[in-house]
This record gives sequence, structure tokens and C-alpha cells, in this order.
Amino acid sequence: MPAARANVLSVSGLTKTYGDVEAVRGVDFDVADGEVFGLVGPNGAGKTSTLKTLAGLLEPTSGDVVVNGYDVSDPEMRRTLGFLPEESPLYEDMTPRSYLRFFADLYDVDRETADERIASALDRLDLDVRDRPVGDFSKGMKRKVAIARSLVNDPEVLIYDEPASGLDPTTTNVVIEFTRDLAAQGKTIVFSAHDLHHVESVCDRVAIVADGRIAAKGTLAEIRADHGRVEYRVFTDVAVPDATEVEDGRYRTTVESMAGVDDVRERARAAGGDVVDIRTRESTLEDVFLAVTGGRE
Ligand SMILES: Nc1ncnc2c1ncn2[C@@H]1O[C@H](COP(=O)(O)OP(=O)(O)OP(=O)(O)O)[C@@H](O)[C@H]1O
Repeated sequence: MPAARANVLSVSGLTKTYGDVEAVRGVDFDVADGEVFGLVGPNGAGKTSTLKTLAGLLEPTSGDVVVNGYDVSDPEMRRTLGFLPEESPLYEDMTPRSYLRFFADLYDVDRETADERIASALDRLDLDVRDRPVGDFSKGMKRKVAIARSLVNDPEVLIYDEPASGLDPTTTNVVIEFTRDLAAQGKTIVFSAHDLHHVESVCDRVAIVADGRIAAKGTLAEIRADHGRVEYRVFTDVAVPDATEVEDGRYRTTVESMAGVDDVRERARAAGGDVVDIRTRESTLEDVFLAVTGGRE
């Protein structure tokens, strides 16, 4: 059995309130070294508040957040992580190169190392235009510059708030592939997303957040086992109670257990027909998401 990886990030009993609004109401999770952890949830669930707290930009109302061995209130902690905010305003007059050099200087990265990191990130993100002001850039190009910015200090931990939201499909793919690359290099990544397919394709573990709480958490297999269910679609050649006619003379009944399948078979035989096909369907992450969040998008 491989040795357990150390936790790089640990959140316990986190709450965040804004006046009367309880945005985060007791969130707990740990993220191991090199793991990709996804937060998904409907609008207003508390994802951004949680991520900004992890990045040291918001003070928790209560609870403990430890990143890379630092309490989140320790300014040193911020040097060890890279944060990509949901909206990242850039200095519009600067070129990507001058903008990214400016941030590298803030982290005391020497010029040669900074230029190597900047070129490598922009190459991998497919951003060729480097000498025009960022103000002329499309949303996708600006997002790539913001992603490169999160890497200038070569952080171990990356906190990305909806890295691919609002981007066209090509740019989305570049960003998702890039996130995968970072994971393959061993970075620890916590990110939020609306698109469940991104989460499914990139994350080792996921938390589904609703109303400031974690409604489900674990690997996709664990979440499915805890919250999902198996459906059996039983096809018969005669009508049985509760069946839907799917084509001429072929009926479908959906049940949730083998006993249910047997029941349909008995009824079909009693009606002079039989079961002609059975298909099983396991819950997808989307089914679980809709079930645990009460169907909110
Ligand atoms: N600065 C603030 N002042 C007051 N309320 C806030 C503030 N920031 C967030 N909220 C409220 O806190 C709740 C959680 O917001 P948050 O942005 O953390 O959710 P989210 O899951 O990231 O949503 P989205 O997917 O829409 O970005 C919402 O009800 C939001 O209106």
C-alpha cells in the first residue's frame, strides 16, 4: 500500500458571515500533497468565500485553516500559494510580459527565473501575443495571463476560482489540460467549477457545496456509493403497470433493486410476455449533484 500523503491544506469548522449572511456554515476538508480537490455547488453556495479564505484574502469568522503548515492569517502563507480569482482585473496598459514581471518582482523572483517561468507558462497556455497591452486582449487571453500570474512564485498550492468559467470551448480545453499538467507536476490544487465534467475529468476528490455546507465529499466512486443509486431499466414485450411504451410493443419500467426487476418479470409473464432486456444505469456526478442540492443549477 502506498504511504499516505501528508495534508497540505486543512480546513476545519470554517464559517464566514457577512453581516446577516451566513455564506459558509461549518466546512471541513483536507487536501493531500499533490491532490486535485474540486468544489462544486450552485450559485451562492459559498465556494468563492471558502476559496478566498484559503488564499488568506478573507478572514474566517470562525474555524481553522492551515496551508503548507502556516495558519492562514500568517502573511508568509501567501507566498507559498497561487490564487486565481473568479474575476481577475489586470493592469490594462501593461503587456503580459511586463505585468507578469511586475508580480514576480513582488515575490522577489530574480529576472532570469521570472522570464523562464513566464515564457514556460505562456507557451503551455498557448498565448503567443506577449507584447501588446492586456487591455486589447479577449477574455480568454486575459484569463491565461491571470493563470500565468498565479505561477510566478512557483507555488506548491494553487487555489483557482472557476478557472474555465465563461470561456469558449477551445480556451476551456487549454485551461483544463493545463490544470491537469500542473497536477501531473505534483502541484496541490483546489478549484471550484460549475461544469461538472471539468470536475470529473480533473479532480481526485470533490466536495459538493450547498447553502454553505458540504453536502457530499470524497472520490467520485465514494460519492456515488454514498449518495448515488443504481437504476435498472427493465424492457418487456407486454405492458405492465408503471411501464412506458418506448417503441411499438416494447415497454420500459425503471426500478431500483433486483427485487423490483423480479417483480416486473412476474407481471410480464402473468400478462403473457416476458422481460426482453435489462440495462443498469449508475448515478452520474450530475445526478448526485441535483439530488444533494435539491435540483438547483
Ligand atoms: N462581500 C459580501 N457581502 C455580503 N454578502 C456576500 C459577500 N460575498 C458573498 N456574499 C454572499 O455570500 C453567499 C455565498 O457567496 P459566494 O460568492 O461565496 O458563493 P459561490 O458559491 O462562490 O457563488 P458563485 O458560484 O455564484 O460564484 C451568497 O449569498 C453571496 O450573496
